[in-house]
Amino acid sequence: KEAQTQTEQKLANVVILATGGTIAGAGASAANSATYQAAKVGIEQLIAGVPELSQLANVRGEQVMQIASESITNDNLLQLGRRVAELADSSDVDGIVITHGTDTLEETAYFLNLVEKTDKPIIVVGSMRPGTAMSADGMLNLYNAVAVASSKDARGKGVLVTMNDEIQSGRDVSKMINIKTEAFKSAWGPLGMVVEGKSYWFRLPAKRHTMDSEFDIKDIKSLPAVEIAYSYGNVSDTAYKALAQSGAKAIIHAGTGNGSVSSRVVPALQALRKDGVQIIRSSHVNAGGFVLRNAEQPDDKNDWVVAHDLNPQKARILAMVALTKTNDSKELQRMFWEY
Ligand SMILES: NC(=O)CC[C@H](N)C(=O)O
Repeated sequence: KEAQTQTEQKLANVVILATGGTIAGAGASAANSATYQAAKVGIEQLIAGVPELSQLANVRGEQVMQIASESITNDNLLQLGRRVAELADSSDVDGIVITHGTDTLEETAYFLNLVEKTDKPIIVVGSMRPGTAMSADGMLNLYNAVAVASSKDARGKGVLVTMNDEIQSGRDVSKMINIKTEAFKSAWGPLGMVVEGKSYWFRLPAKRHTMDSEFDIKDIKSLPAVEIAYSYGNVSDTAYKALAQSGAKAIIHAGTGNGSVSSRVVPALQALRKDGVQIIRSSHVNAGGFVLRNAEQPDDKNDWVVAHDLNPQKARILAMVALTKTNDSKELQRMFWEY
């Protein structure tokens, strides 16, 4: 009994914040890998489903919300971010895991990466199949998340994502396909692997995050409206104008190729910028964009910002956080290079 108490003392304390998603999903039959309801199973049942967690850490769970992540709001992000910060500040918490739907997991992970002032591991995890399906991936993904959250090696590496045995940077990772368990990729590769509860690291994030970030969830009262307009051949300026009219402080141009802008919408974007709306050029190319300043479009002349390698949905997250500090386009551009 004494030996058992000693092991318990040595184990890290990990809190799992549950938000819903497929990892908490349930289907009618084991053959339903794609047709099921997300956000059905509570955190206590998820933890009970992986008894091996208790060998990795002293784990406790909290149900923060129970939603499918396509419906996550800015208020949900702030609520989650504040709870993460409270836990990170508490001396009896060593690591935090967030279970999340995969549709917007990359947005939440990047948001937390920008605003949490801690070097304690924060791991965001989901699954592609519900726990009721054959070859469900949630159990192992959660086991891996707790393994990384309880390891000292994971400290100071920013917010991480454990899916498909890989440890990805929450900044870089994106959902690339919605039907395979090998769904989450980064254009720049994973940071490491987690195998049988042990982490193996290969590289470090180069962009500013967490402790080194100038943003702090504790200073953010609300997030400004930032919207995304999708571009394609024959695009019209209707959506851009409507988004601005509805109060968007910045519009992310989900552009083609190098964030290129159709000549059909250039005049509207120039006019919107003159009216005070920030225009941020991103790209919707499939394997990850890389938008270069003053290439394809004269950004200096137009006073536009480029999103660097951030996809439109991640560019939206950084723009919202950045606009809580500044509305200066040069400062915004600096932030897009640094984060
Ligand atoms: N695989 C998933 O988690 C997708 C389920 C749901 N659309 C969500 O994001 O919550």
